[in-house]
Amino acid sequence: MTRQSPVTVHDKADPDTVAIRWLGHAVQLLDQRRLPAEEHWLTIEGAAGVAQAIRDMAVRGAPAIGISAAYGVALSARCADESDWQQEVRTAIDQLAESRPTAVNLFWALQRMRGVLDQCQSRTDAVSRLAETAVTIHREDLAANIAMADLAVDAMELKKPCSVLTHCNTGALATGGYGTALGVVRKLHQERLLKRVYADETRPWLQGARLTAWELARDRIPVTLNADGAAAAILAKGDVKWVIVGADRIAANGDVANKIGTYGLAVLARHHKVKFMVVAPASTVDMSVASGRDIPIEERAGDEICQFGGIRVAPEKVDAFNPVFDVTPADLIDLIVTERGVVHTPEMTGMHQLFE
Ligand SMILES: CSC[C@@H](O)[C@@H](O)C(=O)COP(=O)(O)O
Repeated sequence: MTRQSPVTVHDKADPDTVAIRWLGHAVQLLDQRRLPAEEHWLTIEGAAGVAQAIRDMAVRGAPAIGISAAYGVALSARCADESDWQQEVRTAIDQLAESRPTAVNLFWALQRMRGVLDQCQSRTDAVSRLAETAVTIHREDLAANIAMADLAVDAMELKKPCSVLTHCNTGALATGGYGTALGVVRKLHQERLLKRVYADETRPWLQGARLTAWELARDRIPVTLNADGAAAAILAKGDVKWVIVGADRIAANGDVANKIGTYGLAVLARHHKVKFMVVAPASTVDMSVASGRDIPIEERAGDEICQFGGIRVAPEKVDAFNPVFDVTPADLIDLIVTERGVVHTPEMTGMHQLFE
């Protein structure tokens, strides 16, 4: 098969950071397990490799998982046998769906790819149409992030610069580019409305320390890293006016599943009268789940807590509980910003009009 030049899905509004590249015969993922020490790109030529990269968190962040999975489906058509291509692509979709349970963007992207597959007449047709659709999903995500940043900054109605606090990594690394909550931070910085962003380190995987701090420092956006346990003391000082986070799945009632620790942060924000905003594309909204209670929450190995940098820090044989997401109830959230518009919670004005 012919090799194509890389498709880089970004435009002028996008900063340098790109984490997913489509080569036509392969997808390249910036290995997020090795950041910030090393910028190492994985080149993956099949769906099984993409599923493994998602499971092992070489690529992570809800939108980035969906985009990578879409490229995985496109690769499965390239690798498929002429006689059994439809079944092979369906099997790849099922395999990708098993990779991580909470971020609904994965299932959203796979469903969209399956819809295209069902219309393909031949393997050649599938190879080109599935690749085109994956690139479209990638491009649309970047465009959604840029639109959300504009909507969010307008909705904040700031009269003067303020500081914000964020959790996990929601930037270019976690998305098709620019970022969701970090896209808002970028826009605030560009509009000279940002004093400083506090980044929770985000135990145990340290997305905040390893990824958010890296992205923001690269773009010269003033960032201060803090231990998760310091968030209460930071909010108590009064300088932070908004907590801004992303989401892995938003239920029909506005409950939000996001990185473990988000719920605690929302409780703290309410206590300190700090506004709480969730920024996520429409592909993160799951109207088929009535409330957060119905969202599957991933639990990962206890070793992620018992070890630090590969060195065991907990006693041998201690039990560890490692849910990697939690659910923030809608009534603790002030705004949910999507590219389709802003939902004011807890009244939920707009949610059904925007998403049904
Ligand atoms: C734009 S990313 C939004 C969420 O996916 C993000 O906040 C998050 O929880 C990521 O979790 P991760 O376990 O790193 O995939």
